[in-house]
Amino acid sequence: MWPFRVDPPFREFGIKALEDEYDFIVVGGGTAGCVLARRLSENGQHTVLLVEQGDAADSWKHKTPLTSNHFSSPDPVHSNKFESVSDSKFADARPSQTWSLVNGVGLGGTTRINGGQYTPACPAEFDAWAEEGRPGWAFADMKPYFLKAEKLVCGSQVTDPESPENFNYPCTKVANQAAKDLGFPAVSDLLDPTLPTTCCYKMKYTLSADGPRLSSFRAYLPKDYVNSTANLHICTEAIVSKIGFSVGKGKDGEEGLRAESVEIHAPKGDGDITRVVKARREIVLACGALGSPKVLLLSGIGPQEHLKDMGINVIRHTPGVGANLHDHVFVTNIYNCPLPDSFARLAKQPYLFIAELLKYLIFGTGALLWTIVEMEIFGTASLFGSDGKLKAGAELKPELRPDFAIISVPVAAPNVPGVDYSKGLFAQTIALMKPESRGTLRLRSTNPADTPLCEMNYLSAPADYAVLRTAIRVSAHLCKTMQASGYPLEVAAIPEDLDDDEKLDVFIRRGLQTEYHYASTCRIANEEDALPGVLDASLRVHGVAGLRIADASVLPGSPAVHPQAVVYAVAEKCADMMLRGV
Ligand SMILES: Cc1cc2nc3c(=O)[nH]c(=O)nc-3n(C[C@H](O)[C@H](O)[C@H](O)COP(=O)(O)OP(=O)(O)OC[C@H]3O[C@@H](n4cnc5c(N)ncnc54)[C@H](O)[C@@H]3O)c2cc1C
Repeated sequence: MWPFRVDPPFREFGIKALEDEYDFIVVGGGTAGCVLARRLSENGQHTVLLVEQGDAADSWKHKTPLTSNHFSSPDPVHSNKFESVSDSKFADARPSQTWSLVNGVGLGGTTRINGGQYTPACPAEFDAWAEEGRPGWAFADMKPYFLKAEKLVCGSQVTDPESPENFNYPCTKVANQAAKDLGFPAVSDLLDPTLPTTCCYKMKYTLSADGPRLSSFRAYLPKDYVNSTANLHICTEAIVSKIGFSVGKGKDGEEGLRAESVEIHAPKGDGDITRVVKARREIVLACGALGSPKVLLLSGIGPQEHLKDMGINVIRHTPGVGANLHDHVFVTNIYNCPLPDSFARLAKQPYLFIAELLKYLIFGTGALLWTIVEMEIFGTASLFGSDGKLKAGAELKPELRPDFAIISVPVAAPNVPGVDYSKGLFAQTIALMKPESRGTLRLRSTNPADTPLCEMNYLSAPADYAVLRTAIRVSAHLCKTMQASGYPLEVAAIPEDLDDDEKLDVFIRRGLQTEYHYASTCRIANEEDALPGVLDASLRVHGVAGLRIADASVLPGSPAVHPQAVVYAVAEKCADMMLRGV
């Protein structure tokens, strides 16, 4: 990849140049929004407007994996970072009881800045969604959408878990071997419903064959497509502040509510302008799990008590909007390893960094194109004993849904007591994949540009502690196995006593981090569900015609894998349903 290639200009529309009406309006040009804009426009039969709050920037910095990744180079223009509501139940363990929440801004949304790890799906999870009353969401229904998206966002990547050449960092290569030795079968296709879900996975990435990041923007809306598609208008640096509704008789003759327009506010560019644009057919929200419920609330759809408190006219009392907020969370066990084996060598040995930089500038290859995470194990806690080992006779069935995941990384967070930063670093991030705890999202103010109030309520369910305790023990056992194989791993910051649940719980509370995988704030479920839903199985907002949602907010629960692949598949399915009118 030649990093400084100059692409042709991208065809964008200022707010003044927009039509008064489009067939479809897509709100939010992130992960799901770019999929929807592409699929709804590509048959040329419908006019489509995509409105995105951020910009369309796509420089070498945004394409290069290392410089676009939030973890190695945070980008304040393309990420929205704000603090959650403080949670006093963590007061015994940490000085700050809030979490910094982050989501991407600009075309491509969070796929502009995310870790790029692509873990397609847990097939059994979708079968469960369908069995719980969501027709059309069984794995057999969803698989074609996963494959369609994967072709665009992962290119032709092949990951062979058995091939040691697939690892750039020796420490993760050893971890991969230790996982296999401990009975985690190496799985290269997470979409194969016959394979065990407690497994060891060599990561795929949202990168193109020659190295650059494939955000949803770069994969689905490349410039030549956008510039040659007259029926697609993309308006950036414009925020949708609310949806407009009409009340009248629908096609079925029933009196009801219909979403008919969006109010768009563009604070920059041609001046501070607000316009109302109508949708002839449908509006689809794709503003993310923290953005779509906010737009519904600002539009008067949500829990009526909250809307009244905010002085917003109640259009429809829908208690599920902003309820059920949850997230994958993790804690980290840190070790020291030999410096040459870890990513830290680039920081500690400047001549190496300069060599890698030159390699990148001259040939477009090298470490700046590598992603940091190389392998992950997934597991179901009930299969493991208190020693972190698989129980004798444990059956690794494909029907089981993993509730924890452990990622091996050749880096560690800074300033952790006990860690020797002059040496190489190796860490295991130990994540809760099926949390039972639920939080809420509410409006902070009626200003559409304001961030929402998010009460994360992490670890309010005791079951979440139990899974994390088991996963920490599995991680420690894995690292002991690496040591036993002769690998010089030194303990740096792990729990003092793995057998003491109370001490483990303090370790968990102290080190708990968000994985930024927010979900379910507008879930697909009945309104009467114990965790009340917002959408029917066609992703239509209950009680409102002409309005769907397709993004991470719709997920009935956190997926057992990283979410972006699932969001892509949801968006593919939504576009398909919209085009078929179902
Ligand atoms: C730092 C980080 C790392 C991550 N790493 C991974 C990973 O490695 N693998 C993985 O699978 N997942 C990862 N995730 C999670 C994953 O990227 C997200 O779950 C997914 O991309 C969310 O997609 P979305 O379509 O729901 O929302 P987004 O992609 O966030 O899109 C929402 C878009 O809507 C726009 N918007 C919001 N409100 C409005 C409005 N009112 N008007 C107009 N536009 C609006 C926003 O600007 C944004 O562009 C990571 C997340 C973060 C934050």
